Amino acid sequence: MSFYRRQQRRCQNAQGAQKMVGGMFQIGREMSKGFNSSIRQQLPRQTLHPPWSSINSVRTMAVLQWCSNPRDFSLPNSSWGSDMRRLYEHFNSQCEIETEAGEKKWGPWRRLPSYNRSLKYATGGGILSKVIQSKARLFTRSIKEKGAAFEYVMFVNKVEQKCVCVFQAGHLLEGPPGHVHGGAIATIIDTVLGTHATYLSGPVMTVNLSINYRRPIPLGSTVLLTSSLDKKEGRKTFVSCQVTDTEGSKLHTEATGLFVSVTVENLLRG
Ligand SMILES: CCCCCCCCCCCCCC(=O)SCCNC(=O)CCNC(=O)[C@H](O)C(C)(C)COP(=O)(O)OP(=O)(O)OC[C@H]1O[C@@H](n2cnc3c(N)ncnc32)[C@H](O)[C@@H]1OP(=O)(O)O
Repeated sequence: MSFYRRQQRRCQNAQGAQKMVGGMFQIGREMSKGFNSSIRQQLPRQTLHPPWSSINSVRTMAVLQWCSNPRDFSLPNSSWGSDMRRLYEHFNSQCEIETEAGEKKWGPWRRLPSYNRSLKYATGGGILSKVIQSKARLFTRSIKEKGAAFEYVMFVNKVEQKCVCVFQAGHLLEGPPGHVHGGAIATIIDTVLGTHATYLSGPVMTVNLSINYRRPIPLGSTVLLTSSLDKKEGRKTFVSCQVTDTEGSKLHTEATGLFVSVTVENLLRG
């Protein structure tokens, strides 16, 4: 079995995840290094070596889990409509490609897994116990009913320095009758730009988000968010995003975001 195939198997192996205990968090790779060193003594050894860690040559979200059965929210579920599935397949099929010799290898895109818990930081005290007891949930993944709110999957392209998100807006995101709330659109934009900036630069926080709403997004529809790197200047990562229909022809929203790199200490102390 090829190295690639072994890693893919590991990644898909739910049994590996089931051995882990407790909750989960997902953070940028550099951030996880800092955090890992600070809590290395406190965590069971296996939690520092999740099945995903070995495929993190992908400069992407490191996933450190101690959940008994974590749900990856970015995988297809029964609520996904045909547009959502079609675009998922389109990008997912470019995550692995077959060479002329019939070997599988990584393609230009990577799907980013997505979980509903991120670290609950607090000043001082034992971080680990606070993390495990925390009721914090990632905002966009906090509604359990499938298809009710934010259904989305993100893919990153390292060479093109792009990130795309296929987003299906559920009925709980209503703003104007029959259309998606502007705050919900801002939320998904911040999520995509923030994730992309983290992928490019490590841990960051949003310091500026500027949004132009051009056309309303019908509730229940699927749209495509495309995020591009504009420039990096010291601690600042400038990214921009367009929200279009699934064909990429109708522009719904456009936005720019400025993200500033922060240290783990920044995040811990607030
Ligand atoms: C994103 C994480 C993803 C994790 C995975 C989960 C997926 C979910 C993803 C969800 C993602 C959700 C993500 C979220 O929602 S993050 C939540 C919303 N954001 C915040 O709460 C951030 C609040 N702000 C701060 O805490 C501080 O400002 C930080 C710590 C970020 C920087 O304070 P610090 O004291 O350290 O640095 P500095 O003040 O010297 O600034 C540094 C440089 O930046 C320039 N500057 C600063 N502000 C602005 C501005 N408004 N316009 C233009 N420029 C600005 C500034 O002039 C300077 O430039 P220069 O003078 O050096 O040239």
